[in-house]
Amino acid sequence: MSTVIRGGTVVTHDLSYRADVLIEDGTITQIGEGLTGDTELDATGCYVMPGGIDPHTHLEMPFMGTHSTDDFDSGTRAALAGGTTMVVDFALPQPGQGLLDALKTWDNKSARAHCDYSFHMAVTWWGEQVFDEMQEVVAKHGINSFKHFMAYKGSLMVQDDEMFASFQRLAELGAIALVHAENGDVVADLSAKLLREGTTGPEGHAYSRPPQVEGEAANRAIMIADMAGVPLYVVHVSCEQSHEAIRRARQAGMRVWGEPLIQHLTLDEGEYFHADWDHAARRVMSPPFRSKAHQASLWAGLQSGSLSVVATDHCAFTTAQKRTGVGDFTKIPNGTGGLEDRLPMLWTHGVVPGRLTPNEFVAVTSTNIAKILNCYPRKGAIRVGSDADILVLDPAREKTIAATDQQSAIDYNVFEGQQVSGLPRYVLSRGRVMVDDGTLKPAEGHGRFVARAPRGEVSRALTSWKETTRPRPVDRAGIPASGV
Ligand SMILES: NC(=O)NCCC(=O)O
Ligand SMILES: [Zn+2]
Ligand SMILES: [Zn+2]
Repeated sequence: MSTVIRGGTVVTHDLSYRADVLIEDGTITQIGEGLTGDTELDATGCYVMPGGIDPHTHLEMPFMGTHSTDDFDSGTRAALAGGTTMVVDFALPQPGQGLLDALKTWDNKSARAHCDYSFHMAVTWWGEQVFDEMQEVVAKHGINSFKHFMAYKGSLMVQDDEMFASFQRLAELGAIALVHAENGDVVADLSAKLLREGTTGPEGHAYSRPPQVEGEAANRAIMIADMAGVPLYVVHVSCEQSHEAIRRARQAGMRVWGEPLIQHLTLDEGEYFHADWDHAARRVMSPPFRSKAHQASLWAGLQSGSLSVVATDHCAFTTAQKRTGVGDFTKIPNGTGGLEDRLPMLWTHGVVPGRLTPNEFVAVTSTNIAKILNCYPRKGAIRVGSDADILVLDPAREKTIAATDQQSAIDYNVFEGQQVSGLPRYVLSRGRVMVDDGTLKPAEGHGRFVARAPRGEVSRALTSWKETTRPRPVDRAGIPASGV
């Protein structure tokens, strides 16, 4: 049973060219002119791209006394409806819980996935058990990326000594470190002060997390990672201060990547001052939305290559869940949705006005993260031998974003009313047509776990570099190294 995508323009991170794509048994087997297959999909006028990879989702995440509402069913339906064919979620051990134990929970949840997925492991506490289990998580479970929260004091936050120990362990194992970079101590203090002084509404969330808390933490994580000799990926970069730290580190040769979110690129801090409490609370996430000047910095980072990936941090709570925080903004569950909207929003605000080329669009939505997470070219590529995870993007197809039409299970959409173009005509997941002429054809349980080996190219290079430049004792004739 073969499928051919005919008449489109193949767009990869480095090339655009007219070609048909032949798919057999879930894999791309030929790319060229005049191909035929059992099923033919007409891509005339469309771009044939690697499906999106969203490396930052929290599906059914236990957080702030509740669970995020989108699970692996609704979350991956939303992904596919918007052209994303792989998500990477976070396995999150409770304090004191083993990593392997937490992984079982995520394995169970993900059985419902409609598209392929992988996991990052979160390091939420530190001890011998975590140190020991990291080895098995990497070697047996195909997870090569570990997340550290520098915020959420009293729940997920880890201290610098724990982070340094974890980063050193990751360097040994050939894995990479991820950080949520915000100074959790300062956030906790500022929050308490704001509440004491009478700021209880959602605007307090933004005031309690100024760009400085993010810039300071990003810089600290970068320096700790450099000393530990581990590559670092900074999630949800929202402001110039953390972007500047990443830019500076990259210019100094450090192995650091930055990930802005589609929300921070397109929505600003004005949302928190909306007269309607629900409107503002629905947009509470960490870090908060920023000013237009910060947005300009993020776009420039994508254009210049100092920022590498656009994600969503999809962590969706209903209005009823958000209302837990009426009278105290620190109790509003942190998180917003975006899985279905990431690609159309980035196309509309990135490619259409000329901020990004179509090739750059592919790079930041798919190929770069596949390389960083060491699953390229199986994912993130239109190449012979790659999984047939393909988005046929129709630049002429348009819609107005509305919660009433979305796959997400929540009752609103932070992009409500936005007019977007660049919608999927077809989306294929390992060759199976999941969006057919714009209509989602869900297949619960179709998704498979994508194992990712350690010691990717950047990890190997950094290990060699750290060995080349490591401190060495000076050999002084006649003077013993240890005391007499
Ligand atoms: N970002 C956010 O507000 N919620 C999800 C958890 C996290 O990534 O910090
Ligand atoms: Zn975070
Ligand atoms: Zn997150």
